[in-house]
Amino acid sequence: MRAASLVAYFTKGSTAFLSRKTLCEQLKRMAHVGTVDNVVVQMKTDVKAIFNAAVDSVLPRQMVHNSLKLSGNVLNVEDRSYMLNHNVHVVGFGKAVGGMIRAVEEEVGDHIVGGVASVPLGTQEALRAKGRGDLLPLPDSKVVLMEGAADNLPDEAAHTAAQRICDQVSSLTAGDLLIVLISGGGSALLPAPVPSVTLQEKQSVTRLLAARGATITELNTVRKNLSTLKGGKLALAARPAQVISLILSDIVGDPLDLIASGPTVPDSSTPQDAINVIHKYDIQDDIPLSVWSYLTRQYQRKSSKDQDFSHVQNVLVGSNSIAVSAAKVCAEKLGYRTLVHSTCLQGEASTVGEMYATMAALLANVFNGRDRIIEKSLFNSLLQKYGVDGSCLRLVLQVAVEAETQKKPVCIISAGETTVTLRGDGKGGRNQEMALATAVAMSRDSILRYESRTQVVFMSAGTDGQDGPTDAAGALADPGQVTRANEQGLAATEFLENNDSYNFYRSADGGQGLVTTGLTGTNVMDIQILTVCGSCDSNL
Ligand SMILES: Nc1ncnc2c1ncn2[C@@H]1O[C@H](COP(=O)(O)OP(=O)(O)OP(=O)(O)O)[C@@H](O)[C@H]1O
Ligand SMILES: O=C(O)[C@H](O)CO
Repeated sequence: MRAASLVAYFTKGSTAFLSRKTLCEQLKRMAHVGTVDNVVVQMKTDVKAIFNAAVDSVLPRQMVHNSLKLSGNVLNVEDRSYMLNHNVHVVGFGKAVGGMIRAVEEEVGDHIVGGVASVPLGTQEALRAKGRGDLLPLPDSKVVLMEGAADNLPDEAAHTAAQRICDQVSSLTAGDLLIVLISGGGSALLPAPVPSVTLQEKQSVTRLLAARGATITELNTVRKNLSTLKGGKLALAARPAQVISLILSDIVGDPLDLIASGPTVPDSSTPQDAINVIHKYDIQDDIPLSVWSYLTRQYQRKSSKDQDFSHVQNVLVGSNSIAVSAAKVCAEKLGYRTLVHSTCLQGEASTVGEMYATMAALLANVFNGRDRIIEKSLFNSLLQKYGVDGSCLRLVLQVAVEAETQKKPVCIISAGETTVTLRGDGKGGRNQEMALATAVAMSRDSILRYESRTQVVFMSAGTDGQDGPTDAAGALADPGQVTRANEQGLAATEFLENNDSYNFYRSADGGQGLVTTGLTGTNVMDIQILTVCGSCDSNL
């Protein structure tokens, strides 16, 4: 039987996996009729299914429904209550806002008098094409959806949307209730630079910082200090209305003041903090003069901030921990012995990729008979070179040993957001870069390279469905990928050095390594899934 028909056999019907016996047994069956390639094909199908389960669990509509409780004309949100009287205004900005508006409409639609929201360019078309119109406002919605910020960069369209949002918010009166819907991507979708700085000038600072590998915390510290709406200023503009802000987190640790640059949350950062970030990345000579003089002027003024946010309720409606739990449930149903390694993965994407290759080797070594000298060296490398926590590594080893005994494959899941320091001028994103770095490192590892009885598949992808300025969500890696690409005349390391992971994956294996989901209508950072199959395929 050929690989393609095997995949069809095992994935027939979306609920097929629920009734399956353990994956191990199935892989053994496959081994009788197929080849190692078939096992890898099945593992790739599985990691995609695990990723999809994670994304499905964090679709925004349900999470907003969970946080709003309507009782007659009273809206209860956590410990606060609001009287509704055709006085609800809605604004939003972020990749998940379409579905958030839909849920608010379903809950309090009769009371909504107007609203405006800013979502990424192409959102409506992408979601309708997928049959996910339920993640968009109702057809007769009173909330105007505006699209902008192509490739996650603030542009004139997003600027216009931000102005409309500002106008809506500034016109509210004491009896009004403003519901603010916030999700990742919101910073680019709500550009409101201070008057002395142009949109292009502000954008150039963000671009320079992102290219040098600045973290989202650092980026948003600078953005907040150059904005008239970020850093709590939107909520202050809404006074005397009351404000409920529903926030879907896409930042490690769920810091409400940084998600979409915290437009409804008190800001503790100062212009000096922004200046420190600019110094740290040594871009003070490259940024526009207007930015530098604004920040230094503000710094010298030392004006104290208006910190009365008593009219505001900020509510976290969801985060990547929900997605990771759903991924774990799915992986277990598919027969994998599963461990969640982290929900706060950070660091340079290519270094994290090397870490995953080392972890794959550690797992493969267990499946191959546990050479203790190799194990110690891999363990120490993960601990010292990549800073992986020792107790976490012991858990990884324990899971591998149990999986080997139970004849199950292993699945290690993590989530978070890495950074990329751009060295070249290629096209890619942090997930594709991480996958390529994992593939390159795995191709150099003797355990993974020469031990064909252990199969490894790694995937990293963004839950928003867009990885950097590309149409892919992420990519899949396996130990043979680099050699196969080489035979096609593609030198993986050159693509990696040029930050050109997208073009590598587009060409290698006929583009099959690319994970393309289209915009998903949600955003809770990135997910990594490492699967290793050992003794299951010992019959091969
Ligand atoms: N050629 C490239 N290779 C690898 N990474 C790149 C490349 N070009 C841009 N990036 C990275 O892509 C990231 C931006 O990606 P993206 O637009 O998906 O942002 P995001 O962080 O997911 O957005 P948000 O959090 O606002 O929703 C930046 O960190 C940038 O360094
Ligand atoms: O919009 C942003 O600032 C990022 O997605 C982090 O929330």
